[in-house]
Amino acid sequence: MASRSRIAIIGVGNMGEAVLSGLVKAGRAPADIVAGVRRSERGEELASRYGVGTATADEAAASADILVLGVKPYDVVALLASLELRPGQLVVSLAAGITTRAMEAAVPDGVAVVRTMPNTPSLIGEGMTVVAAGASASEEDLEDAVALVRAIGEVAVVPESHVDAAAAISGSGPAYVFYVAEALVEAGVHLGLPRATSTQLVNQTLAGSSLLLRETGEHPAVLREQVTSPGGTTAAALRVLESAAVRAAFLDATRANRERSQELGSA
Ligand SMILES: NC(=O)C1=CN([C@@H]2O[C@H](COP(=O)(O)OP(=O)(O)OC[C@H]3O[C@@H](n4cnc5c(N)ncnc54)[C@H](O)[C@@H]3O)[C@@H](O)[C@H]2O)C=CC1
Ligand SMILES: O=C(O)[C@@H]1CCC=N1
Repeated sequence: MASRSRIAIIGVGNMGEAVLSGLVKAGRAPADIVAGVRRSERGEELASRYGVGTATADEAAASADILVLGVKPYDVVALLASLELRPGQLVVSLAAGITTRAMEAAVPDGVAVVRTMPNTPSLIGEGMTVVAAGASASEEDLEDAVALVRAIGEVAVVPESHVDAAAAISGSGPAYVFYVAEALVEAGVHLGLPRATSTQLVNQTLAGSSLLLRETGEHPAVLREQVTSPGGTTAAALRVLESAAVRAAFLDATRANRERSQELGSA
């Protein structure tokens, strides 16, 4: 259904705004986007920042072909049930944990549901979004959802059984990277660097390393080895990270993340 052009984003907080910003930056006409918000001041802020229309959730849903849900997981099903949806509309959820089955049970027949898991670099068009079609979604529905999120970065279509695992890697991934950034800035300060200098070093090192990883296509272990001179300074540091079981901590952390998604989905 390539005729779907009107997009409503209902619930425009951190993630909803990242998607909104990414769509506008990618050239989607602001006139085709409406932000469904609860507070009029938030609507005014979004209208002046992006030039999009704003409305209540009900009005936004009525005016759109594609409804992007940016509300918290525990609000998704109740919100869907409260809206007057019509056949032919496509629901694209951003919510962690909430299954397409649960959403499909809350919408009328003929409304397709696609579940996605984006991340906040979507704000600048560098997002990573996984997409899974519900039983109600046709190939065209999936294509419409993919085209939507393609505007805000890379896309991977996955079976729904993989979405919670993907969320633990790419959905939350930026938080792990920023956590490392925070820790390194602080470490530089502990070594006596001025905070501004330490911040500059960390920001560019993370950006440069990410680009090197993406542009060379090399395995991260190869790139790490290139930095690790035998008997050198990096080896001394990596030995400490291995003793602290940082690698094992990532296994535990991502497992806890996936379990939390499953809890949100069964609440
Ligand atoms: N923050 C992130 O990095 C990511 C978040 N998500 C998902 O995105 C969703 C939103 O998360 P955040 O943006 O972090 O939360 P948030 O709290 O920043 O945003 C939620 C927004 O929904 C609004 N809202 C709630 N009920 C509403 C209603 N009935 N009508 C209109 N607006 C309503 C709230 O006012 C708020 O602005 C969650 O389901 C989360 O699982 C997914 C991937 C990454
Ligand atoms: O923390 C959360 O629940 C959301 C989902 C993925 C990233 N943030």
